[in-house]
Amino acid sequence: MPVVQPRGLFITVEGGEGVGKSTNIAYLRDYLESHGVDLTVTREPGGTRLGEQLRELLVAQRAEAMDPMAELLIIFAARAQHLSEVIEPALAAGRWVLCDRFTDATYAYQSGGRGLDAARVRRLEQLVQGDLRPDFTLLFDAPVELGMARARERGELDRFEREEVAFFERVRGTYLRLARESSGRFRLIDAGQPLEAVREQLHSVSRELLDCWGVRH
Ligand SMILES: Nc1ncnc2c1ncn2[C@@H]1O[C@H](COP(=O)(O)OP(=O)(O)O)[C@@H](O)[C@H]1O
Ligand SMILES: Cc1cn([C@H]2C[C@H](O)[C@@H](COP(=O)(O)OP(=O)(O)O)O2)c(=O)[nH]c1=O
Repeated sequence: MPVVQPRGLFITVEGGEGVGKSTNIAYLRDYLESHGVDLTVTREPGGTRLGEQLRELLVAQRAEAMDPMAELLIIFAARAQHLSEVIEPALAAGRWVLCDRFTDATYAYQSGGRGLDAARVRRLEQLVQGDLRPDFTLLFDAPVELGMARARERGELDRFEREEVAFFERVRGTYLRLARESSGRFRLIDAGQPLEAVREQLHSVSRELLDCWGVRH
């Protein structure tokens, strides 16, 4: 009998600017790998050569305004390449995928932030992803001003980071609504706490992920 390889877990990490996603993804990676997980860590927009080129187009300052629909289509173009080149093959091979941002970010930024109709995002989600959705989503949540202050300390601000506070309040509100609507998939991390306390929360989520994997195997 052929052995059927169980698909890996698809985990996404979401949140506003400067909430600590990058810092804690590095930590989660070490933790999960030290527990024997075969892990692919990647990000959006990006994760492939084409995707990283599209990311440059998206984050760079430009003289003219980018049309929100053009922005949306570039994000999904990068996502299509990322899915076929990286995410799908890894999951099919039984690897876990830990992705810094995915389609919840599109609902939060392009629909919540920019005001595009969520139905448009949903149509593209269906077209590009079919039935594929993350198994788990870790939402790092912190007050907008706190995240923006941390992002400012990091240095030069990109095209998104230069948006006004009201934009990021809409982004945060949309993320929190998504988390309420899909509470089975989302795990809320209070990212306003000191790093040590954030890590305690990550330990508890990681143990849950490892248990879930144990059941699947
Ligand atoms: N819980 C925390 N407490 C204090 N500073 C933090 C915390 N989490 C992250 N930082 C710092 O805030 C800045 C932004 O974090 P980063 O991981 O780059 O955020 P993101 O990837 O979400 O934009 C970094 O300088 C990081 O060291
Ligand atoms: C994936 C995704 C990202 N973005 C934006 C949010 C971020 O400002 C920007 C770059 O992502 P990222 O590097 O994760 O942001 P951060 O500065 O918090 O580390 O792309 C969208 O607007 N829509 C999307 O679907």
